[in-house]
Amino acid sequence: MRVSSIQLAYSDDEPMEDRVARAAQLVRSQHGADLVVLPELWAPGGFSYREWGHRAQAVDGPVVAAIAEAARDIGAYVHAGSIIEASPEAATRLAEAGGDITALPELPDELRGLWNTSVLLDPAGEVIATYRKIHRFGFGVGEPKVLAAGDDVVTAQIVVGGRPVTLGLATCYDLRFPELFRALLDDGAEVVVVPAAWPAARVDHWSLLARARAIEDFVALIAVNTAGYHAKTQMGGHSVTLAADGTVLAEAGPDETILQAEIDLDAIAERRRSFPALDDRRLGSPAS
Ligand SMILES: NC(=O)CCC(=O)C(=O)O
Repeated sequence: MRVSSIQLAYSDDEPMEDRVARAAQLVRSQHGADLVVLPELWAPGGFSYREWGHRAQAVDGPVVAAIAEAARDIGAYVHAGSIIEASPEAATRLAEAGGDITALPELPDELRGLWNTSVLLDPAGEVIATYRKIHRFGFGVGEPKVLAAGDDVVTAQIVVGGRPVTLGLATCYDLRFPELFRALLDDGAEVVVVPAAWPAARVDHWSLLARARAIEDFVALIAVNTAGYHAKTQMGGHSVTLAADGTVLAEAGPDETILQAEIDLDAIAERRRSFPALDDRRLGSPAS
């Protein structure tokens, strides 16, 4: 499976519409890839909490539409990274608050109607899966303050060269929660896709945790981070594509980069056969 990871760099100076057009062109430049992946919240800004209310939209809104058109143009699956998803009710509340997400009334999670939602598109540009980030980053501010947490573990099937492949979906901070990756494994995931907006200050955690998740769950892992500086935060880059034994197939530096890697899908099952540590699970395994 030929994978292109778009490690996008952006700053506060770039209007969102320009960034969307630029990202769509970068997707188009990856003709020949089976799967193209963008980072977390690249359009609204990963740490631009105060702008999220102005930039929130529905899954069928303009950001996903622009990337869907690019997916269709190159006939590839595209993981569009994530957006701030707003329900119609939340969109109305935001309009009444002049787009200021911090001015919204405090609502219980189940009524908020705002999520950090990643979107997987097929080669016809149709949405085939969405995943609402389960673990919100911010310790009481940022995501947990303004967004609802997702509830569902999400896998999705794609077909590459006639072979079905099960993708598991996770987002950024989720990397710190190994139980999610075990749940994805138990739901059949062979490859896990992790878009992120992970700062440079903790990029060593990013690299280590990505590798640990691949090794412990015997999954290939596509971890796509953001680069650049926005909202007073230097982003970490260092996107990485890993084989199921933890071998680094491709790794970026800190700047905007498009990583291309080939994942050997048969090697995933072979790894599980030749080093069957998963058979020795005692706690929480589907067989126990
Ligand atoms: N956007 C995020 O989820 C950031 C996560 C992070 O910075 C960390 O886990 O450290």
